[in-house]
Amino acid sequence: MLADAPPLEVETFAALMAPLAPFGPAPHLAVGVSGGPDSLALALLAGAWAAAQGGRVTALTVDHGLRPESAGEARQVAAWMAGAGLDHVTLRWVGPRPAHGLQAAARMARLALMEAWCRAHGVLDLLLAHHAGDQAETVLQRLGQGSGPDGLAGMARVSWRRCVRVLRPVLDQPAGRTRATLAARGHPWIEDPSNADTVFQRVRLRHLAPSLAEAGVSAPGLVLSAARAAEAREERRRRRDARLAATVTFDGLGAAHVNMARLLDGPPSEVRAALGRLLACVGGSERPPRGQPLERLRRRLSEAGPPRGLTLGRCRLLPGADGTWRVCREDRNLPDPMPLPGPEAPPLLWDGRLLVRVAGDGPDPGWALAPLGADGWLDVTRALREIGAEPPTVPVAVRPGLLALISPDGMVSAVPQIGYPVRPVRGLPRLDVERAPGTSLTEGPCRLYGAGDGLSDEEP
Ligand SMILES: Nc1ncnc2c1ncn2[C@@H]1O[C@H](COP(=O)(O)OP(=O)(O)OP(=O)(O)O)[C@@H](O)[C@H]1O
Repeated sequence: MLADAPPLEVETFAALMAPLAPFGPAPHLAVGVSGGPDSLALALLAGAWAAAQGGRVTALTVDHGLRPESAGEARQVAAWMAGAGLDHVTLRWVGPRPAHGLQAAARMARLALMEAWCRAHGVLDLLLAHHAGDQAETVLQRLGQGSGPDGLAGMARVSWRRCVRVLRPVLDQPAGRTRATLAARGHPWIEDPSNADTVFQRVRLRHLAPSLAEAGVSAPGLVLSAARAAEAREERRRRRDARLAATVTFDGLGAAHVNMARLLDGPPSEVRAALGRLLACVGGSERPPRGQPLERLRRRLSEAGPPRGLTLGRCRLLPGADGTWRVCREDRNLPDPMPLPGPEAPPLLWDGRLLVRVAGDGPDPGWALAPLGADGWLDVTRALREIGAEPPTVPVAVRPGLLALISPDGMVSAVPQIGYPVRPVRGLPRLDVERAPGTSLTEGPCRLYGAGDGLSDEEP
C-alpha cells in the first residue's frame, strides 16, 4: 500500500488546508493525536503549516485508560511532539464505561474532551486525521444502519461542534499516504492493537475490503459516492439557509422574528431542516430537534385555526398579530449562575447561545452571570427608574432568558442585551457579549465559515 501512496509534502498539505479557510491570523490549531501514523503525520504537517503563518499547533492526546500501555503511549506522543517543537496536552477519559459499544463511547468521549479543551483555550479549529479509508468504512457502517442520504455523505471535511470547527484535511487522501509521510521522515509511530481486533465492527469492515472490491465495491468508489452525497447535502443546506435568510431576522435580545407562512411553504423535509436549525440557533442546544417532534411542530404550525404558543428544543414559539412569529429561549432549564471569568480567561459560552468576554481590568471576585429569570424584570425596571432611565420594551417571553450580570451582593447590575448598566455599581465589569459562533443563521461566523452547519451530530 505504501508503494501506491506518496508522502504528503508541506505544499500539498497547504493545498488541502486552503479550502478549509478562513483561518485567523497566526492561527492556533489543535490536532487530535493518538500516536498512530495518521494523526502523527497530521500534527507534523499542521505544525509546519501553522508556523509558516506565525501560528502554532497544540497536539491533544486522549488517554482512554482502556489498555495498560495507554499512559506510556501518551507520554511517548508528548516526547515526539516536544521533539517537533509542538505543544502537547494529554486529556484523560475518566468516568463510567458502557458495557456495550465501548469504542463508540470512547470516540464520543474523546471528541467531547478535545472540544472542551478547545473551548476552554479559545481554539477554534480541531484537526482530525480521518482519511479516505476511514470515510469508506463510515459509509459502509451507515449503509448497514439504514442511514438516510445525509449519513451516506459520511464524515464532513468541516463540521461544527458548538464553537469548535472540526476539520479533516486529509479526508480524501488514500489510506497509507499519511503513513508514507512518516515513513519518509523515518519517524516512528504506535500501532494500536485494537485497529486489528475483529471484535470491532470497523475492523471487520476493513477486512471485508478485498471481497467487496471483487464485488465491485471499492473504497475509492465509496469515497466518491460519499463526496457526491456530501455535495447534495451542501445543496440542501444552501436551500435551508436561503429559506432562513428570507424569513428570519434576529433582534438584539436573542429572539428570532419569523415570517412563518413563508418559512413553512415548501417540501416538509426542507421546512423541517430550516425549523430545526432555527430552534438550535435560538435555543443554543447542541443538537437540533429532529424526527417526530420536529414533524409534529411543522404540522401544528401549518394547521389552520387560531395559532397558539408552542415549545420545542429549548425554544418558545409565539404567534404575533401580523403573522410574524417570535421564537425565543424558553424559560425552563436555563443555566445556573456561574462565576464571571477573569479578563485573561477564554470567552465563556453561556447557555450555548452567547459568548461572553470580560473587557478591561479583572473584576472583583464574586461577580456572576445568570439568567434574568422569571422575576428579574421587575427588579430591572425598578432599578432603571431609580436612575431616571426608562426601561426598554422587552417582550415578556424574552425576559427570563436575558443574560444578567450579578454583583457580589446578589443584585442584577447589568443586562448587556438591553444596554448597560441597570444600577450604578462601583467596579462594574465591562462585558463583550456576542452570539456564539455556530448559532447565527445568516450572520457572523456561519457566514464567515461558509456552509458550516453550526451544529453537528456527526460521528467523531
Ligand atoms: N486517543 C486519541 N487522542 C487524540 N486524538 C485521537 C485519539 N484517537 C483518535 N484520535 C483522532 O481521531 C482520528 C480518527 O481516529 P481513528 O481511531 O479512526 O484513527 P486511527 O486510524 O487510529 O488514526 P491514527 O493513525 O492517527 O491513530 C485520528 O486520526 C486522530 O486525529
